[in-house]
Amino acid sequence: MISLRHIERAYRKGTLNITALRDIDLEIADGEFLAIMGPSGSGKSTLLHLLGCLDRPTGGEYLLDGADVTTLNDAELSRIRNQKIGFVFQAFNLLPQHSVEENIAAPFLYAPSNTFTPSQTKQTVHALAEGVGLHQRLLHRPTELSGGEMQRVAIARALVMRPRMILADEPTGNLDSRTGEEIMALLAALHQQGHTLVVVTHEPRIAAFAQRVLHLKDGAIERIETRETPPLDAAEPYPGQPCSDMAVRGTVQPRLAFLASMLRVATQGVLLHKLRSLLSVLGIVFGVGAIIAMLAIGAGAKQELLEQIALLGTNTMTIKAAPQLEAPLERGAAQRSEGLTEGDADRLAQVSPFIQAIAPVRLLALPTQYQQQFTQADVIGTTTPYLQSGNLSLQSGRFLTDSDLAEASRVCVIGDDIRQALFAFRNPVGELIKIRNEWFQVVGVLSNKQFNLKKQTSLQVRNVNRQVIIPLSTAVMFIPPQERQRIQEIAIRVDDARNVDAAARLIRSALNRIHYGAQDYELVIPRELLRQSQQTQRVFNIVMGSIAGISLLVGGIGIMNIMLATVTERTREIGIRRAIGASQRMILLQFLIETLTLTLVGGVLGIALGVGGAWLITAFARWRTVIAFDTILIACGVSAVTGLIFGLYPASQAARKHPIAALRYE
Ligand SMILES: Nc1ncnc2c1ncn2[C@@H]1O[C@H](COP(=O)(O)OP(=O)(O)OP(=O)(O)O)[C@@H](O)[C@H]1O
Repeated sequence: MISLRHIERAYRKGTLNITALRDIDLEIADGEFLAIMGPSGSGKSTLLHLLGCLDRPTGGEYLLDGADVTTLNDAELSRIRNQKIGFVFQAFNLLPQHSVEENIAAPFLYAPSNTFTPSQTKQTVHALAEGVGLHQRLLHRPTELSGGEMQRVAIARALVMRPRMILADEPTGNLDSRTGEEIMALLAALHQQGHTLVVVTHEPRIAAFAQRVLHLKDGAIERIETRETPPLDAAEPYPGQPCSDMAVRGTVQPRLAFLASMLRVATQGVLLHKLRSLLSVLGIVFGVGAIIAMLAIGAGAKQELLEQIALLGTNTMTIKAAPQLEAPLERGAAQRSEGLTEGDADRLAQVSPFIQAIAPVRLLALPTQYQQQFTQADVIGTTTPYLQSGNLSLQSGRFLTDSDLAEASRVCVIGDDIRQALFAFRNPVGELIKIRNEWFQVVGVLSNKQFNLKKQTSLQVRNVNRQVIIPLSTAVMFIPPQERQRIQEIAIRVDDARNVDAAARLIRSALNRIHYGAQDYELVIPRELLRQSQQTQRVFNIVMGSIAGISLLVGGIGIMNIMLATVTERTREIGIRRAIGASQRMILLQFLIETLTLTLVGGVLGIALGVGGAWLITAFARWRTVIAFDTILIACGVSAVTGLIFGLYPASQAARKHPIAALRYE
């Protein structure tokens, strides 16, 4: 079964070359019981580790079931350790955070998926625990067991995958002589049931059980003693059967059970060190919190703006009279330009085929009065098309007509707030109100449009509800003669939202011509405002994003630091897992899962912080915030990516640990 030819194992320490094993030629038959003896430092453990595929020889050939083990990769060697070999160590090497049951079942985590069903696994574990006399202690932790009991658990674990070979390194070394004898009786029973048994020992009493005793000296075979039949009878029945042959090559995919177990280990780790975990994820918490708050504020602002744009209409635009610029060149042009006038509106109506409605607007803030009620109103002098170009609708009565304009009638259409302020529950249509000192008849009431103060300031939208609309021709009575030419705005509605840009280009070039290039007007396009506000938003996002980025970076480094410490702390555990069949990839995965769990915990706390922060911002600063589902997804994604980035290095450090060095780590 096993054939070693000219095996050599040398270690390099600086310039020093230590040869732990030299020219070892050895055949071990199936079902044999071999003891390895020799003085301290003679290479016994090194030979056992080579036999157990925990280490590779630096020279020679190792044939296991005919296959040359020295050519196999890490995954293949791990699979051999998992399936063909069971280890029993002097220091027991149980996983401290797991129960007896979980310790015995641990090798299943690293086995190919089709080896056993969960119920078979449970059955096997329970039968083995009973076989070694520990069925009452299945839920206990290793720390709650005696040395002898721990070694029994280790033996049950070594047998769980039904390996053909059991390798024991001074299995009774840490036990008193009576317990040691019980353990040896257990091992002898295994041998009698057909297992190949190789035991490293100092004690001739233990070696006496073996069929052959290999004596090592200075790394070489000194002699091999062959014995008669072993003197001790098997004491206890062993429930399992030696496993059948398996293919040596091929890798094992991590199974669901493995992932679930690793997740449990990770969660246990987080819960065990609550404060440490919390402190290490603080950076992630603040980073994710900042991202959530940033996205919530951005989404809130955008939603608010979109609502305003919907109020204004996506196919409307406004030309506003702008204060004249002071640059000398501009001033020349400005002197020739008449500013924004009624004539501009007439000319623009002709130049752009896309314009559906166009209305000049004169703005006046005047007091209005109905009987004993007074209120300040935005009085607007305009023309009939304003109903369309101002995106308005009526709740009662009618809008201004062409004859109102032609006759400069004293009629008005009022907004809903004005209606409430002056008329409360009465019907205003037909009633007379006083604007400054002139009487006007109310002919219509505009539909209410939801406005709040903040919306007005961000887009400078006038509150429709506070308007009193009168004919443009009538409005001149409130204006001194020298200013009657000028108007403040032209409200335009384009036939289709898709034509807004084309119309804007035509309007600009026409106005530039009419105004001799003077920039005494401003074209306000609601759709463009969205673009502009997104630019402002971008600056805000850069600031918040930088805060989030720095927090995540610091948080990530914090987590990496903790994970590096954890890896060092758990070096021994890594060695144990490697011995029972974990490949490098699986160790890598385990520590990545642990880091991910930690960062996701940070992510969840960060989400809570972000949501709470957004709520506070809305409550105190009155900014609208919106937390969308994708915001939460982004936050989870960010914390997971941070975990992956910063967890990869500690995890690869863990995976790179040499199994022997890890097992020997104190
Ligand atoms: N990682 C290593 N680096 C350098 N030298 C090593 C290493 N591991 C083992 N050695 C050396 O190899 C030799 C054999 O060591 P090994 O542990 O196999 O001896 P042993 O017979 O099992 O001893 P003991 O009975 O004390 O456990 C020793 O001289 C030891 O110092």
